[in-house]
Amino acid sequence: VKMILNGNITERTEIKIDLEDRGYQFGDGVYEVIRVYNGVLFTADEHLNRLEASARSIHLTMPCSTVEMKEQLLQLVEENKLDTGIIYLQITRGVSPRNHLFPGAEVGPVYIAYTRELASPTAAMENGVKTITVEDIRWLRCDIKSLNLLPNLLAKQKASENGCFEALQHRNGTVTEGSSSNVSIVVNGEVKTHPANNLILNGISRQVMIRLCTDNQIAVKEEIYTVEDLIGADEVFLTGTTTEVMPIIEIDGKKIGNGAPGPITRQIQTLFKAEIEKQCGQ
Ligand SMILES: Cc1ncc(COP(=O)(O)O)c(CN[C@@H]2CONC2=O)c1O
Repeated sequence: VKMILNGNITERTEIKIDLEDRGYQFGDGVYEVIRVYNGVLFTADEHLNRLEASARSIHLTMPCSTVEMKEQLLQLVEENKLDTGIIYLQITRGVSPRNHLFPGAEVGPVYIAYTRELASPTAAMENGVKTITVEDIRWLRCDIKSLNLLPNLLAKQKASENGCFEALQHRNGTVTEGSSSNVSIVVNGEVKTHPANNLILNGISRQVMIRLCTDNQIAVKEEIYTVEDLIGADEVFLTGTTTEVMPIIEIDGKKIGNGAPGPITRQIQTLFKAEIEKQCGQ
């Protein structure tokens, strides 16, 4: 299996990551997860543009243009004959003796990418999933897709230990997002999801969902809502690259709506699936 190291397609076994890589020592880097269906990258430009924005936000120099990066990713998918799965890619600030201060310009970024087979979560999307709610203890730049995922890991681990799929985070009573997904509610036929600001990651799937709702006369608002609104909603669903459109049927042990995926969520699932087929073929 091949992977990319600093733009070169390399055997996975050849890869050596230095122990003084700042990604390893400080989490000093940014990342993306891009979906591949039928060997075709889904919403690749949106992900690569966000990667560039995340890098800029932490003053990290991109190793190459997003155009070059996309070319390399397409080649990697080809080399690994990936049909349905994901590409994981990350860029760190590079290898340098441990020091909080940024290294000099002579130290370049370290950029890696690899592919992984991953089926769509069809059963979970059909049946719906259970979640818990947790306090959002993250910093105030959640819009940057950085490697600093400890709070996300702790939240997801707590969900799993409670037999749940995801943890829905809230800050001072306002619902923000999942540990690795965005979350939306449906009340009286209208979709509501947290505005794209510093308190959430502006998910690509979230953006696709909003566009699909708008284009198909489903009322959608980017507006904050509370944990009470969440529990009392008619429908709740997640969006994310590996989550797609995921109905939530129970939160903190309380049934959502009638305890089954709702009609608006089903409609959005159908629209999202059509969008995948439009971009990536059958
Ligand atoms: C904190 C957080 N919010 C929202 C999302 C959804 O954003 P996208 O729609 O752009 O995927 C992710 C995706 N996290 C990636 C996706 O899969 N695994 C991850 O870590 C995320 O980590």
